[in-house]
Amino acid sequence: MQGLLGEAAAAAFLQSYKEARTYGLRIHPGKLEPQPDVLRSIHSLFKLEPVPWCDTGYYYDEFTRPGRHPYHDAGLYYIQEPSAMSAAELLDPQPGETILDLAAAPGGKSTQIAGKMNGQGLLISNEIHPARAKILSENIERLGFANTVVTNETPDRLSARFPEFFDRILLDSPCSGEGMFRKDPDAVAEWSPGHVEMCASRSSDILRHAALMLKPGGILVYSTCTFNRSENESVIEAFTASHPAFAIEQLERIWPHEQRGEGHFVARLRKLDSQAADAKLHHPVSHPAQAKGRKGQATAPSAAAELELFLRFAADFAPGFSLSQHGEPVRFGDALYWLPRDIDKRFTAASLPGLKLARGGLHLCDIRKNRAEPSHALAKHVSPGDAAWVQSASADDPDTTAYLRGETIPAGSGCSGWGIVAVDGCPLGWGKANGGQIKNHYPKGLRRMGV
Ligand SMILES: C[S@@+](CC[C@H](N)C(=O)[O-])C[C@H]1O[C@@H](n2cnc3c(N)ncnc32)[C@H](O)[C@@H]1O
Repeated sequence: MQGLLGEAAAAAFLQSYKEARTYGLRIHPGKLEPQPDVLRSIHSLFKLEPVPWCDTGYYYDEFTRPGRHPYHDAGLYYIQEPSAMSAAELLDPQPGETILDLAAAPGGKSTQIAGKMNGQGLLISNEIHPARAKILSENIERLGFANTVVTNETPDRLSARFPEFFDRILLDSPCSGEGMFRKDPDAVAEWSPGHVEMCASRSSDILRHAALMLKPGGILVYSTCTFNRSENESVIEAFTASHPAFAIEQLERIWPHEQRGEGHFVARLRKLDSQAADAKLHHPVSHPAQAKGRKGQATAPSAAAELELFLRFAADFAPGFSLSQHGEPVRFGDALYWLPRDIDKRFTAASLPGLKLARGGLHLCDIRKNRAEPSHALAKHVSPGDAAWVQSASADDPDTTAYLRGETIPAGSGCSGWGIVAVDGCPLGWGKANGGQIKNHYPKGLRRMGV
């Protein structure tokens, strides 16, 4: 660190390890803009103070425990280390674009990107480890995003399938985690010079695949939560030397002795248009998965009948909800999904065969006994006014606690059949009202014990 920072700054850096770590959360603009009172109460409950580099990011007081509040279950915010909010800001995603988050679990940056896309365009959120892909998928669901597909793939399989496909790519690379030492003692235990070199070489390898998937003119953001040059500047220097079509637009570091946050490195690069001709020489023009679809091979099974059942459910119990026109129904066993499409319609159901998916867009329903049973993801995606009825209680109301525990709660007048149980007007999940009671459909795996 002395070599990197110089003597005086290194002393200040080391001193910062005697200070407390920072805690942050990012609010979900799509859910909170229509709920200004709830937003105000989040500010005062968790004593929020703005994070300078992210307009939806805030420091919170660690003793207020926002992760345990029913607002967290409602997907109103995502708990994220403040420095980690910088990478998606530099990526600068735009609504309508096609974006890849290549190393995405548990989903901090993916949920930030999806929030900025405002439901328009396609986000493919990828995670190589199956168990982590599941956690990523659950976080996408909790925050209610519909235009996000979660894949569980290796970078090389993705690059073979999606050449020059994305407008923007984020590679938040698996790194040695030096910037997390204050937050995570395991990162200290795992660190060694050999681990740093292994991470640097793995990052270079993943970057090569990211480069292949970016459209000419596209933006690539590479980030790590580590300090050493080997995994940061050296990786980027070697990459631009071997990929002359890429130009560095910005390099940023967040230091714990200079800013209120843990350590982070972010590099933003642009793939110049001159790459286009060169890249076309090396990659097939047509999309391999699309080509399969056109020949009529291995496409996803038709879901027209299941969609009809879903639309019947929606007409009765979610009359305000409408499906995005940029999508199509896809069935996985009994589950019906609305698969989001990119604007150029290159990503369709014909792109799916052979791709390992953890979430194929918005899970609409499961078909049971020739009926549509709504999915939890749909409850988290709909606006409260879309549902046939909403029963809302405050966060400290015993009914809210009982619902989150999986218990039956009393139904208000006007509740019949499927509807939404909410906290302060923000959906928590489905309930089914009958005879003055609401049967609980909050997923078993999410239910709280002993609160
Ligand atoms: C720094 S974490 C990502 C954090 C995430 N972007 C977020 O904001 O929540 C890096 C991820 O890369 C994954 N990973 C590990 N090896 C990988 C590889 N060879 N290719 C792609 N991803 C890998 C890890 O499982 C881990 O989830």
